Amino acid sequence: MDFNRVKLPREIHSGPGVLKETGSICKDLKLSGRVLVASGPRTMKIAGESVISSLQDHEFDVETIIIKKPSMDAVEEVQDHMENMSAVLGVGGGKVIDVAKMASTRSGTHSVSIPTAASHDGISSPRASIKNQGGSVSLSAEPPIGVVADTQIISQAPFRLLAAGCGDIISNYTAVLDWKLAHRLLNEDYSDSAAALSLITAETTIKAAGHIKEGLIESAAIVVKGLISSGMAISIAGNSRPASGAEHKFSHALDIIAPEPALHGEQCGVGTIMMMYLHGGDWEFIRDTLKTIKAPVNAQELGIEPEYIIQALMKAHNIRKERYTILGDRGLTEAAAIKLARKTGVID
Ligand SMILES: NC(=O)C1=CN([C@@H]2O[C@H](COP(=O)(O)OP(=O)(O)OC[C@H]3O[C@@H](n4cnc5c(N)ncnc54)[C@H](OP(=O)(O)O)[C@@H]3O)[C@@H](O)[C@H]2O)C=CC1
Ligand SMILES: O=C(CO)COP(=O)(O)O
Ligand SMILES: [Zn+2]
Repeated sequence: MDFNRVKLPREIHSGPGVLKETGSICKDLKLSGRVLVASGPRTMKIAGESVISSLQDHEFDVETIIIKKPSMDAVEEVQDHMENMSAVLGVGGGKVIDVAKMASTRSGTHSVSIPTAASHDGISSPRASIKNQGGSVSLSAEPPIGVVADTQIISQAPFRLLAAGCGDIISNYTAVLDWKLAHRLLNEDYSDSAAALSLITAETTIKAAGHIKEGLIESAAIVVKGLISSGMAISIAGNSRPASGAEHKFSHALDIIAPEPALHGEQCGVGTIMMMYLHGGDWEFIRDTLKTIKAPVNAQELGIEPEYIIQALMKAHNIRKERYTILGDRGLTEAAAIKLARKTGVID
């Protein structure tokens, strides 16, 4: 018999200034001795250094590593540093947190997630998106043992990152539609509770769209809550189905095709507009909500040439092939892709 297993973080701390409590939170989590702080080139200065001093104040022996790409090479490099470490703390955007999560999973230790931006829903989830030569893979991982989300730091991140987080949450609408479709057509496992949580998260964020403003701690808190709750839906499902459908396939395709891709959540938001059109749903509502949040709604605002949008639409069905979506097994023809992108105003 198959048993259900839901993996969640043990403690989630959020609020302005909570970063300074990292050392004490790690003690409460029963971590001790040597720990590795993994961060990005910018985020090490923005938050990593405060994390290090808080850990040192609590007698941790700290080593550091800079992560530039969410690749398997980076995961292995972190793993190489993990001997005798009790945990790796990922301080930064989604890239850093995914690498920390995967390296801790493979080395049998813990990770702590310390987001510096509310840009993605991998903050607390048991999944890691790791880039490889063909694009990226979605891997099962141990969830972080703890989450420390400092809404003061997150509110001071470039607003574009917060708007991207909203795009990643709004994509739950089409992700759940795709999941339901796969359940009906292919009898794929489906969880009502995971889908309900995913949709409530998207609805709550949309209702708050008018309050999501640059530089406000309250706005950062709304989005952080949504991203963590989306991550919980992923935990309940045991996979990213409640938060990743055809709109994510489109974003993953852009990451491969576009010379300079936009942010993950920005691309997913634009993907949601188009995939909602294909589902016959209210795509204009998705577009208008993204506009209210000041997230990109078209190719120009993404900074991506229309030709790459069309190519990504045509390639998307081939990504994460096991995940059946509205794009079907054959995907879109060029003519259909152009029509879709024009009809939804993504290209002129
Ligand atoms: N595991 C999962 O379930 C999920 C994983 N993801 C993955 O997460 C990644 C997307 O995350 P995202 O955060 O958008 O991208 P990145 O982690 O690439 O971060 C984007 C940029 O923002 C910078 N940054 C972060 N915080 C701040 C700050 N406070 N101030 C200034 N700059 C800052 C980073 O700096 P620096 O250069 O220092 O890194 C980086 O240059 C993708 O790889 C995606 O696949 C997305 C959703 C879910
Ligand atoms: O980005 C994700 C959820 O928001 C995870 O997506 P994937 O499982 O497609 O990598
Ligand atoms: Zn996502």
